[in-house]
Amino acid sequence: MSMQDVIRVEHLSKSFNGLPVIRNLSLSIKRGAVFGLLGANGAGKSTTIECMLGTKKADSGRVTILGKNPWKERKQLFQRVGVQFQEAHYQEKITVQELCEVTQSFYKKTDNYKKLLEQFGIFEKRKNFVSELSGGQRQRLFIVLALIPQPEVVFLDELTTGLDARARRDVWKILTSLKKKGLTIFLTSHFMDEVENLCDGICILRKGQMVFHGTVEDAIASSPFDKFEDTYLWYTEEEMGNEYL
Ligand SMILES: Nc1ncnc2c1ncn2[C@@H]1O[C@H](COP(=O)(O)OP(=O)(O)OP(=O)(O)O)[C@@H](O)[C@H]1O
Repeated sequence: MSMQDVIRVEHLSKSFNGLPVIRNLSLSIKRGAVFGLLGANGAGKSTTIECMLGTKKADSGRVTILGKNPWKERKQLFQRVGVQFQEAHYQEKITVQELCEVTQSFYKKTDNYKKLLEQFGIFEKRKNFVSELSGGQRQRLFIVLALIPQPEVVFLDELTTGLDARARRDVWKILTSLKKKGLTIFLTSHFMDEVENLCDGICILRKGQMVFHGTVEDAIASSPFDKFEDTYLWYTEEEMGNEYL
């Protein structure tokens, strides 16, 4: 672990009703890196993110983001951190533009949301209610909301779920250019082509336990396969017997 670590997780654990969901998870991420947290449905990805941010309470462990403890210095820290949840919470009757403006009002320093809506191809939807957007359009809006504070770190849960092929490529391009400017990105994804394209480092979770931490290349090299998707499936299903068959 070094001074350059923008995110540091040490021995994080969390149980629900006595059932462990995250087991002694430790990882660190450097500035400007794209980090992918991978794992099957229910592996514990969203819970990990929520415990890191403090929206769920971890049972034990320590988290540092930009040198601060998000559980204690939440308000200061979140001026510098963007978050895209799988399902954002917003009131029923609010337009895209209003939601962007409300989001902007939470932050001291912000990016131009109209430019972001344009970049993400939903500018023409700005006067529509959020509830009128298609699934993919709403997903793109949630990424825009995460980027409005011009964050130094962004958490993107299920980055491009529901996006069409074009929109996914566009999102990758935008994130790659933000990364070049120093943005640190923590994402979860079920798409291994996306992970190969974007991630400098990955962690594979199986039932809340880290089964691999390193680069995509190292993961492939450590498995009997030469395709990353095969490697990923091998790591997530190994020793699971026929539970999923
Ligand atoms: N509030 C809760 N109470 C009880 N169990 C929970 C709660 N939240 C999550 N879990 C359980 O914790 C486990 C991990 O869930 P989590 O949402 O973190 O998985 P995930 O890896 O993000 O999955 P997905 O890919 O489906 O989004 C699941 O078994 C889930 O049922």
